[in-house]
Amino acid sequence: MATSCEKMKKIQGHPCFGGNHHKNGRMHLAVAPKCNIKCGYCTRRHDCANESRPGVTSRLLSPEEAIVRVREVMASPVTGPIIKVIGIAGPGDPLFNEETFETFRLVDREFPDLIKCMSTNGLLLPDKMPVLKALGLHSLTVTLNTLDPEIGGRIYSYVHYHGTTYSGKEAGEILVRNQLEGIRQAAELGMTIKINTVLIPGVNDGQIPLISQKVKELGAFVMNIMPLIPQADFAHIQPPSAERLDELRRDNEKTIGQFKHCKQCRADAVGLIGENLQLAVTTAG
Ligand SMILES: C[S@@+](CC[C@H](N)C(=O)[O-])C[C@H]1O[C@@H](n2cnc3c(N)ncnc32)[C@H](O)[C@@H]1O
Ligand code: SF4
Repeated sequence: MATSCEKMKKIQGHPCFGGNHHKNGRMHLAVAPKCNIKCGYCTRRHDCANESRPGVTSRLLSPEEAIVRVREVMASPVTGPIIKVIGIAGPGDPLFNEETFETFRLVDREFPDLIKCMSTNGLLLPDKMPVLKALGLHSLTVTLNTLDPEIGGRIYSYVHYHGTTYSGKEAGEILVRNQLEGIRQAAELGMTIKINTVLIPGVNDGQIPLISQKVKELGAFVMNIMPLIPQADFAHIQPPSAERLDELRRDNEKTIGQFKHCKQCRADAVGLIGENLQLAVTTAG
């Protein structure tokens, strides 16, 4: 694992962890289609070129196609100089797709200086931690929406784990236990951890201070409270106002640093945060 000096240098290059987001960009590779849980707010769709939100991608890539895209992007005078991070964030859950690990291996072989980053629901973190360690994963984002298994049962309609499908409180218990254990292990290995918490008004508001306290204790680096985009089972829920989001971020800043530049990117975003150059790259390729 990296020394603390190397680690700091890498954080400074990572736009989604508070690094210079006006200068440093990231490339998301949409190689992970399957998911092992169902969040009430999630809709995953393809071929939505003009839609920018998590879970959306124009086209799934195989690991071999992904490395070709990385070569193109790194060779381009527009994107090459700014891309510092290769992220895998879906459109499903990266840890539930072997293609994720194969893609990181291919990237590491040709571009060892690019920061490897992944976003996960955390269910398989304890199982996959040895693989992540061997890959030299630097940055890990875990979506943690509650510490309370009962509330988990309302947010997740099911959790599929080791061949069995769970629902209700039992699903919440397995997921929360693995998320917390995974975060603890990742921090012990020196990974830089961001916690995504989707603020679902009326469902998990009261959990936010408990989550920020717990993840700080476990060694997370920064928290990203994200507003609910109302869709799927949660289409009827009113999203939080910008004022409410600011207020929560301000309150929890005292406990753990808050990331405020998140633009809730697509699973295939390329470029600076808030910008998506993926169409230009696709057409050029
Ligand atoms: C598509 S996920 C990919 C990684 C992984 N499957 C996960 O859920 O952490 C990226 C992030 O977007 C969030 N997200 C997905 N749908 C959302 C929605 N409707 N509103 C707000 N955040 C959402 C997820 O909770 C997660 O933090
Ligand atoms: S874990 Fe991620 S991909 Fe899976 S259902 Fe939840 S938001 Fe969607």
